Amino acid sequence: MTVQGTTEQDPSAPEPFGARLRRAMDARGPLCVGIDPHASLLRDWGLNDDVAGLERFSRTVVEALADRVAVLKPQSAFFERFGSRGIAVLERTVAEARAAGALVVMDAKRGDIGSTMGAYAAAFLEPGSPLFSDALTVSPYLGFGALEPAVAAATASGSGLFVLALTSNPEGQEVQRAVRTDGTTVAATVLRHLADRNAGAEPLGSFGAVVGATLGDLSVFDLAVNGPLLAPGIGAQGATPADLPAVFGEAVRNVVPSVSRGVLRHGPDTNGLRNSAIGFADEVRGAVG
Ligand SMILES: O=C(O)c1cc(=O)[nH]c(=O)n1[C@@H]1O[C@H](COP(=O)(O)O)[C@@H](O)[C@H]1O
Repeated sequence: MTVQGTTEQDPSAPEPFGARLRRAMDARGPLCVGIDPHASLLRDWGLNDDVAGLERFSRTVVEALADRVAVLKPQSAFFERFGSRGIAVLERTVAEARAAGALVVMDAKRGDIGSTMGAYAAAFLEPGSPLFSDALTVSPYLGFGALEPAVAAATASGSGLFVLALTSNPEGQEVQRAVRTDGTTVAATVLRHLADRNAGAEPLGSFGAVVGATLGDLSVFDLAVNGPLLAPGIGAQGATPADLPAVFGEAVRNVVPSVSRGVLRHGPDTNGLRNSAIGFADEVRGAVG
Protein backbone atom coordinates (compact mmCIF):
# COMPACT_ATOMS: atom_id res chain seq x y z
CA MET A 1 0.00 0.00 0.00
CA THR A 2 1.31 3.48 -0.84
CA VAL A 3 1.04 6.15 1.84
CA GLN A 4 2.25 9.72 1.19
CA GLY A 5 4.57 8.58 -1.58
CA THR A 6 6.29 5.86 0.45
CA THR A 7 5.73 2.15 0.14
CA GLU A 8 4.69 0.45 3.35
CA GLN A 9 6.82 -2.64 3.85
CA ASP A 10 5.32 -5.74 5.38
CA PRO A 11 7.77 -6.32 8.28
CA SER A 12 7.39 -10.09 7.90
CA ALA A 13 8.22 -9.98 4.15
CA PRO A 14 11.64 -11.34 3.20
CA GLU A 15 14.20 -8.71 2.27
CA PRO A 16 14.19 -8.40 -1.52
CA PHE A 17 17.09 -9.79 -3.53
CA GLY A 18 17.97 -6.38 -4.98
CA ALA A 19 18.51 -4.90 -1.52
CA ARG A 20 20.55 -7.92 -0.39
CA LEU A 21 22.64 -7.78 -3.56
CA ARG A 22 23.36 -4.05 -3.22
CA ARG A 23 24.55 -4.60 0.34
CA ALA A 24 26.76 -7.53 -0.69
CA MET A 25 28.24 -5.52 -3.57
CA ASP A 26 29.02 -2.61 -1.23
CA ALA A 27 30.55 -4.87 1.42
CA ARG A 28 32.44 -7.35 -0.76
CA GLY A 29 32.87 -5.56 -4.07
CA PRO A 30 30.75 -6.21 -7.16
CA LEU A 31 31.96 -9.57 -8.40
CA CYS A 32 30.32 -12.84 -9.32
CA VAL A 33 32.43 -15.96 -9.70
CA GLY A 34 30.93 -18.79 -11.70
CA ILE A 35 31.25 -22.40 -10.55
CA ASP A 36 31.64 -24.14 -13.91
CA PRO A 37 33.19 -27.58 -13.39
CA HIS A 38 34.30 -28.21 -16.97
CA ALA A 39 35.78 -31.69 -17.56
CA SER A 40 39.01 -29.97 -18.64
CA LEU A 41 39.20 -28.00 -15.37
CA LEU A 42 38.62 -31.14 -13.30
CA ARG A 43 41.56 -32.70 -15.16
CA ASP A 44 43.74 -29.60 -14.69
CA TRP A 45 42.98 -29.73 -10.96
CA GLY A 46 44.13 -33.36 -10.83
CA LEU A 47 40.57 -34.62 -10.29
CA ASN A 48 38.66 -37.39 -12.00
CA ASP A 49 35.81 -36.42 -14.30
CA ASP A 50 33.28 -38.08 -11.98
CA VAL A 51 30.93 -37.20 -9.12
CA ALA A 52 33.72 -37.29 -6.52
CA GLY A 53 35.77 -34.90 -8.67
CA LEU A 54 32.74 -32.65 -9.12
CA GLU A 55 32.16 -32.56 -5.36
CA ARG A 56 35.80 -31.82 -4.52
CA PHE A 57 35.92 -29.05 -7.15
CA SER A 58 32.73 -27.35 -5.98
CA ARG A 59 33.64 -27.63 -2.30
CA THR A 60 37.04 -26.11 -2.95
CA VAL A 61 35.53 -23.11 -4.75
CA VAL A 62 32.97 -22.60 -1.99
CA GLU A 63 35.60 -22.91 0.76
CA ALA A 64 37.90 -20.47 -1.02
CA LEU A 65 35.38 -17.83 -2.04
CA ALA A 66 31.94 -18.01 -0.41
CA ASP A 67 33.00 -15.93 2.59
CA ARG A 68 34.41 -13.12 0.45
CA VAL A 69 32.82 -12.69 -2.99
CA ALA A 70 29.37 -11.13 -3.34
CA VAL A 71 27.93 -13.73 -5.68
CA LEU A 72 28.65 -17.34 -6.66
CA LYS A 73 26.96 -18.67 -9.78
CA PRO A 74 26.92 -22.45 -10.20
CA GLN A 75 26.28 -23.43 -13.81
CA SER A 76 23.69 -26.19 -13.56
CA ALA A 77 24.65 -27.99 -16.79
CA PHE A 78 28.01 -29.09 -15.39
CA PHE A 79 26.20 -30.77 -12.49
CA GLU A 80 23.28 -32.14 -14.52
CA ARG A 81 25.66 -34.10 -16.75
CA PHE A 82 26.24 -36.47 -13.80
CA GLY A 83 22.51 -37.10 -13.32
CA SER A 84 20.88 -37.28 -9.91
CA ARG A 85 24.20 -37.56 -8.06
CA GLY A 86 25.41 -34.41 -9.79
CA ILE A 87 22.22 -32.60 -8.79
CA ALA A 88 22.81 -33.70 -5.20
CA VAL A 89 26.25 -32.07 -5.36
CA LEU A 90 24.60 -28.93 -6.75
CA GLU A 91 22.15 -28.89 -3.83
CA ARG A 92 25.00 -29.08 -1.32
CA THR A 93 26.99 -26.45 -3.23
CA VAL A 94 24.11 -23.98 -3.10
CA ALA A 95 23.41 -24.62 0.59
CA GLU A 96 27.06 -24.38 1.66
CA ALA A 97 27.72 -21.24 -0.38
CA ARG A 98 24.65 -19.50 1.07
CA ALA A 99 25.54 -20.61 4.60
CA ALA A 100 29.01 -19.07 4.15
CA GLY A 101 27.49 -15.73 3.17
CA ALA A 102 27.55 -15.62 -0.62
CA LEU A 103 24.47 -14.88 -2.66
CA VAL A 104 23.87 -17.76 -5.07
CA VAL A 105 22.65 -17.16 -8.60
CA MET A 106 21.59 -20.47 -10.11
CA ASP A 107 22.63 -20.38 -13.75
CA ALA A 108 20.05 -22.71 -15.28
CA LYS A 109 18.66 -20.35 -17.96
CA ARG A 110 15.13 -21.66 -17.61
CA GLY A 111 12.23 -20.45 -19.75
CA ASP A 112 8.97 -22.13 -20.81
CA ILE A 113 5.26 -21.55 -21.19
CA GLY A 114 3.80 -20.01 -18.06
CA SER A 115 2.27 -23.16 -16.59
CA THR A 116 5.60 -25.00 -16.80
CA MET A 117 7.50 -21.92 -15.69
CA GLY A 118 5.61 -22.26 -12.44
CA ALA A 119 7.31 -25.59 -11.84
CA TYR A 120 10.75 -24.12 -12.56
CA ALA A 121 9.93 -21.33 -10.13
CA ALA A 122 8.95 -23.93 -7.51
CA ALA A 123 12.26 -25.72 -8.07
CA PHE A 124 14.57 -22.73 -7.72
CA LEU A 125 12.70 -19.84 -6.08
CA GLU A 126 10.50 -21.36 -3.39
CA PRO A 127 12.05 -21.61 0.09
CA GLY A 128 12.28 -25.23 1.17
CA SER A 129 13.03 -26.51 -2.31
CA PRO A 130 16.36 -28.41 -2.35
CA LEU A 131 17.72 -26.06 -5.05
CA PHE A 132 16.37 -22.81 -3.58
CA SER A 133 18.71 -20.03 -4.67
CA ASP A 134 18.94 -16.28 -4.22
CA ALA A 135 18.32 -15.76 -7.94
CA LEU A 136 17.89 -17.69 -11.18
CA THR A 137 18.92 -16.97 -14.76
CA VAL A 138 15.92 -17.16 -17.10
CA SER A 139 15.28 -16.86 -20.82
CA PRO A 140 12.53 -14.47 -22.01
CA TYR A 141 12.39 -15.92 -25.51
CA LEU A 142 9.00 -17.54 -25.00
CA GLY A 143 7.81 -14.02 -24.25
CA PHE A 144 8.54 -11.97 -21.14
CA GLY A 145 5.00 -12.55 -19.88
CA ALA A 146 5.65 -16.31 -19.76
CA LEU A 147 8.12 -15.58 -16.94
CA GLU A 148 5.31 -14.22 -14.73
CA PRO A 149 5.22 -17.27 -12.37
CA ALA A 150 8.94 -16.80 -11.73
CA VAL A 151 8.45 -13.07 -11.12
CA ALA A 152 5.68 -13.88 -8.64
CA ALA A 153 7.68 -16.58 -6.84
CA ALA A 154 10.75 -14.34 -6.61
CA THR A 155 8.68 -11.49 -5.23
CA ALA A 156 7.14 -13.75 -2.60
CA SER A 157 10.41 -15.33 -1.48
CA GLY A 158 12.73 -12.29 -1.71
CA SER A 159 14.75 -13.87 -4.50
CA GLY A 160 15.57 -12.48 -7.92
CA LEU A 161 15.83 -13.17 -11.62
CA PHE A 162 18.47 -12.44 -14.23
CA VAL A 163 16.75 -12.28 -17.59
CA LEU A 164 18.82 -12.86 -20.74
CA ALA A 165 18.77 -9.55 -22.62
CA LEU A 166 22.03 -9.14 -24.53
CA THR A 167 24.10 -12.27 -24.11
CA SER A 168 27.87 -12.37 -24.36
CA ASN A 169 28.00 -14.76 -27.33
CA PRO A 170 28.00 -13.34 -30.87
CA GLU A 171 25.21 -15.73 -32.00
CA GLY A 172 22.76 -14.04 -29.62
CA GLN A 173 22.51 -10.95 -31.78
CA GLU A 174 20.31 -12.49 -34.50
CA VAL A 175 17.54 -12.92 -31.94
CA GLN A 176 18.21 -10.15 -29.44
CA ARG A 177 18.84 -7.34 -31.92
CA ALA A 178 15.99 -8.33 -34.23
CA VAL A 179 13.70 -5.37 -34.83
CA ARG A 180 10.00 -5.71 -33.97
CA THR A 181 7.18 -4.29 -36.03
CA ASP A 182 7.08 -1.25 -33.72
CA GLY A 183 10.73 -0.51 -34.52
CA THR A 184 12.21 -1.53 -31.15
CA THR A 185 14.65 -4.38 -30.79
CA VAL A 186 13.78 -7.53 -28.89
CA ALA A 187 16.49 -6.79 -26.33
CA ALA A 188 15.17 -3.25 -25.77
CA THR A 189 11.74 -4.76 -25.14
CA VAL A 190 13.16 -7.14 -22.52
CA LEU A 191 14.95 -4.22 -20.86
CA ARG A 192 11.74 -2.16 -20.83
CA HIS A 193 9.83 -5.00 -19.13
CA LEU A 194 12.56 -5.15 -16.49
CA ALA A 195 12.42 -1.40 -15.89
CA ASP A 196 8.64 -1.72 -15.38
CA ARG A 197 9.13 -4.57 -12.89
CA ASN A 198 11.74 -2.64 -10.92
CA ALA A 199 9.97 0.72 -10.88
CA GLY A 200 10.20 2.35 -7.47
CA ALA A 201 12.37 -0.36 -5.91
CA GLU A 202 15.10 0.92 -3.60
CA PRO A 203 18.03 0.67 -3.43
CA LEU A 204 17.90 -1.72 -6.40
CA GLY A 205 15.22 -3.85 -8.03
CA SER A 206 15.37 -7.64 -7.90
CA PHE A 207 14.85 -8.26 -11.61
CA GLY A 208 18.14 -8.05 -13.39
CA ALA A 209 19.31 -8.33 -16.96
CA VAL A 210 22.13 -10.44 -18.35
CA VAL A 211 24.23 -8.17 -20.54
CA GLY A 212 27.57 -9.46 -21.80
CA ALA A 213 30.73 -7.52 -21.01
CA THR A 214 32.00 -8.54 -24.44
CA LEU A 215 29.57 -6.45 -26.48
CA GLY A 216 31.30 -3.08 -26.85
CA ASP A 217 29.38 0.19 -26.77
CA LEU A 218 25.74 -0.46 -25.80
CA SER A 219 24.64 3.18 -25.69
CA VAL A 220 21.78 2.48 -28.13
CA PHE A 221 20.13 0.45 -25.35
CA ASP A 222 18.53 1.93 -22.25
CA LEU A 223 20.26 -0.06 -19.52
CA ALA A 224 18.68 2.01 -16.73
CA VAL A 225 16.39 -0.80 -15.57
CA ASN A 226 16.85 -0.02 -11.85
CA GLY A 227 18.06 -3.57 -11.44
CA PRO A 228 21.37 -5.41 -11.48
CA LEU A 229 23.15 -6.13 -14.75
CA LEU A 230 24.95 -9.48 -14.65
CA ALA A 231 27.91 -9.12 -17.00
CA PRO A 232 29.51 -12.41 -18.01
CA GLY A 233 32.34 -12.59 -20.50
CA ILE A 234 35.18 -11.29 -18.30
CA GLY A 235 38.28 -13.48 -18.51
CA ALA A 236 38.05 -16.47 -20.85
CA GLN A 237 35.70 -14.74 -23.32
CA GLY A 238 38.07 -11.81 -23.66
CA ALA A 239 36.46 -8.90 -21.80
CA THR A 240 38.29 -7.18 -18.93
CA PRO A 241 37.09 -5.05 -16.01
CA ALA A 242 38.63 -2.03 -17.76
CA ASP A 243 36.05 -2.47 -20.56
CA LEU A 244 33.06 -2.02 -18.25
CA PRO A 245 32.64 1.79 -18.30
CA ALA A 246 32.71 1.92 -22.10
CA VAL A 247 30.19 -0.94 -22.41
CA PHE A 248 27.75 0.12 -19.68
CA GLY A 249 28.10 3.91 -19.40
CA GLU A 250 26.17 5.31 -16.42
CA ALA A 251 24.62 1.92 -15.68
CA VAL A 252 28.04 0.61 -14.65
CA ARG A 253 27.16 1.18 -10.97
CA ASN A 254 24.63 -1.64 -11.19
CA VAL A 255 26.90 -4.09 -12.99
CA VAL A 256 27.87 -7.41 -11.41
CA PRO A 257 30.81 -8.59 -13.54
CA SER A 258 30.97 -12.37 -13.78
CA VAL A 259 34.05 -14.54 -14.24
CA SER A 260 34.21 -18.33 -14.31
CA ARG A 261 37.24 -19.92 -15.98
CA GLY A 262 39.34 -16.76 -15.47
CA VAL A 263 39.26 -17.47 -11.72
CA LEU A 264 38.81 -21.26 -11.71
CA ARG A 265 42.00 -21.88 -13.69
CA HIS A 266 43.92 -20.71 -10.61
CA GLY A 267 42.73 -23.71 -8.54
CA PRO A 268 42.86 -26.10 -6.88
CA ASP A 269 45.02 -23.98 -4.56
CA THR A 270 42.56 -21.98 -2.43
CA ASN A 271 44.98 -19.05 -2.21
CA GLY A 272 45.28 -19.06 -5.98
CA LEU A 273 41.50 -18.87 -6.30
CA ARG A 274 41.25 -16.16 -3.63
CA ASN A 275 44.03 -14.03 -5.07
CA SER A 276 42.53 -14.26 -8.53
CA ALA A 277 39.08 -13.21 -7.28
CA ILE A 278 40.60 -10.39 -5.22
CA GLY A 279 42.55 -9.27 -8.30
CA PHE A 280 39.39 -9.14 -10.44
CA ALA A 281 37.45 -7.34 -7.68
CA ASP A 282 40.25 -4.75 -7.34
CA GLU A 283 40.34 -4.25 -11.10
CA VAL A 284 36.57 -3.75 -11.13
CA ARG A 285 36.78 -1.20 -8.30
CA GLY A 286 39.57 0.61 -10.15
CA ALA A 287 37.57 0.72 -13.37
CA VAL A 288 34.16 1.51 -11.94
CA GLY A 289 35.24 3.79 -9.07
O1 LIG B 1 23.81 -16.30 -17.81
C1 LIG B 1 25.05 -16.40 -17.83
O2 LIG B 1 25.69 -16.48 -16.80
C2 LIG B 1 25.73 -16.25 -19.12
C3 LIG B 1 25.13 -15.41 -20.04
C4 LIG B 1 25.85 -15.00 -21.17
O3 LIG B 1 25.41 -14.16 -21.94
N1 LIG B 1 27.10 -15.50 -21.36
C5 LIG B 1 27.68 -16.38 -20.50
O4 LIG B 1 28.84 -16.75 -20.73
N2 LIG B 1 26.98 -16.82 -19.40
C6 LIG B 1 27.54 -17.86 -18.51
O5 LIG B 1 28.67 -17.32 -17.85
C7 LIG B 1 29.71 -18.29 -17.75
C8 LIG B 1 30.92 -17.78 -18.48
O6 LIG B 1 32.03 -18.56 -18.18
P1 LIG B 1 33.53 -18.09 -18.52
O7 LIG B 1 33.57 -17.77 -19.98
O8 LIG B 1 34.34 -19.29 -18.17
O9 LIG B 1 33.84 -16.91 -17.65
C9 LIG B 1 29.15 -19.58 -18.32
O10 LIG B 1 28.62 -20.33 -17.24
C10 LIG B 1 28.04 -19.13 -19.23
O11 LIG B 1 27.00 -20.08 -19.31
